[in-house]
Amino acid sequence: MADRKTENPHAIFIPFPLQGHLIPSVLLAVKLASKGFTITFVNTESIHHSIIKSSSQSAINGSHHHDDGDVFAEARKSGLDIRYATVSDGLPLGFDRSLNHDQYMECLLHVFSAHVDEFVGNLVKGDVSINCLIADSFYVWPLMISKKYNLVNISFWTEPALVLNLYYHMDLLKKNGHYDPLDKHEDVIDYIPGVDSIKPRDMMSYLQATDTNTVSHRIIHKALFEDARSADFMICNTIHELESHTISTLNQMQPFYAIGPIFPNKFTQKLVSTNLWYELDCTRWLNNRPLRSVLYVSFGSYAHISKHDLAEIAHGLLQSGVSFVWALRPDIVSSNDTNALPLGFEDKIKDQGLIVPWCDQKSVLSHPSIGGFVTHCGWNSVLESIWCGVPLICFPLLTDQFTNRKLVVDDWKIGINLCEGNLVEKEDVTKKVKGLMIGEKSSELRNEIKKVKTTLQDALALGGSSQRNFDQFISEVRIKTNNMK
Ligand SMILES: O=c1ccn([C@@H]2O[C@H](COP(=O)(O)OP(=O)(O)O[C@H]3O[C@H](CO)[C@@H](O)[C@H](O)[C@H]3O)[C@@H](O)[C@H]2O)c(=O)[nH]1
Repeated sequence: MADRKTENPHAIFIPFPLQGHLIPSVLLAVKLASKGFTITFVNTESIHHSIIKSSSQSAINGSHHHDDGDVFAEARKSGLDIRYATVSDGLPLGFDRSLNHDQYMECLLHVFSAHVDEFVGNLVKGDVSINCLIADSFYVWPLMISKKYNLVNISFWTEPALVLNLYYHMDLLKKNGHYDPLDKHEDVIDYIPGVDSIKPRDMMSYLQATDTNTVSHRIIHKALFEDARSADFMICNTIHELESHTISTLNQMQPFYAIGPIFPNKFTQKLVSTNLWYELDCTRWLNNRPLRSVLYVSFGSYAHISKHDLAEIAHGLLQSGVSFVWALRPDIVSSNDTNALPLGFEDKIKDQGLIVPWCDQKSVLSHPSIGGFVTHCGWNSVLESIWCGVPLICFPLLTDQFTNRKLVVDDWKIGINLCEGNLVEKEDVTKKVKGLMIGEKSSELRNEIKKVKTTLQDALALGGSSQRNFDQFISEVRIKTNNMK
């Protein structure tokens, strides 16, 4: 009889080297390993370095730490077969990837594939059990690499299905004058299969841009319009019931599995370090605040905002008198200007607000004192806020965040806009914050979010859609890898 181990798929898992992609990737890797997959998880050296740096800082302050630099060591001790490796993204470790974003992306577009190719080549030479590649859908090389090394090609999509579906139809959008022409049409888009209708301003920033000759556009075209659709399987961090029409359409193109929300459970919570910044504990500060009295503010890990907007938001918060915790990355404006808050702001807020560079967002959102979330609408933040029943105030900045805002505010009615036009003004901020935290709107939104939260819980429960899709995905992969022998 064959060794059971050899029947289990062995996947090389390569997440996109950004925080918002890394977190769900690690959780998915753990989820797959707990179903018997062997996973070789691969971080770029740069990401690895940031994780080790931030977790050793936490260790100095009492939290746990990985002495050997293997972020999956704890997970392995618990019995999961997750191996860990690093690969160069092509740039020196000290290179400022936040400041030189486009150069970084150029490197991911043109150079990284050569490093991945060499790395995967060496790995499969030494281990014949490797039979799958799981790569983020934003990569331009999975088709090439999976063909070359005869691996099942699994694409991981970390945004809503709606967003993927719009990228898949860039040709139709172009034909209808909604993408790329100089004078773009403003009329509603109602011709995309699987999308009832969407306004041009609710599409992803890349599809709204007038300059389409940028590195981000080239990545998106190659990765999403060309490469991802030929993956053997597409797995997505969404929930069937929230996007059933879009998902059914996508399923006609390729096997598509909605398995979200991908969240840690009690067991996996602190098993693997994923923080790229040093995390500060807000619990003590929050413990002293009344129920639902505190607003949480964060714009995620990737987007930048202008100094003007930052100042308007800061003054708007101050004027509202509402308590807040603000997770404010040092590079939020630019890593060249790490003290971007208005002069004296931190003195003025006294104990009204707590500003930290990074926090444990899930534990902050689930604290009873939190009553609202000012967010850039990153998809992970949206899912986490729903899970914790916290209504949102939306301030999308780029990429899928505009489309996610539409889902949150217009479709699901679980949030409001921070500003109606493009300009953010402090009076607006004050009004919206007060409206959400103390106004009538609050209980309406809270009731709606409860319903969406139930949808998420049901999907993850035994027999729920995400559970079933995950199990089906696993059995399809098993069939495919066993047939390859
Ligand atoms: O202080 C903080 C701030 C954030 N987080 C976590 O970091 C993640 C942030 O993810 P997300 O809300 O999706 O925002 P981004 O980091 O901006 O994510 C990028 O990736 C997402 C998934 O592809 C996209 O939806 C976003 O638009 C894109 O900017 C979440 O899990 C948060 O819990 C923390 O733990 N502490």
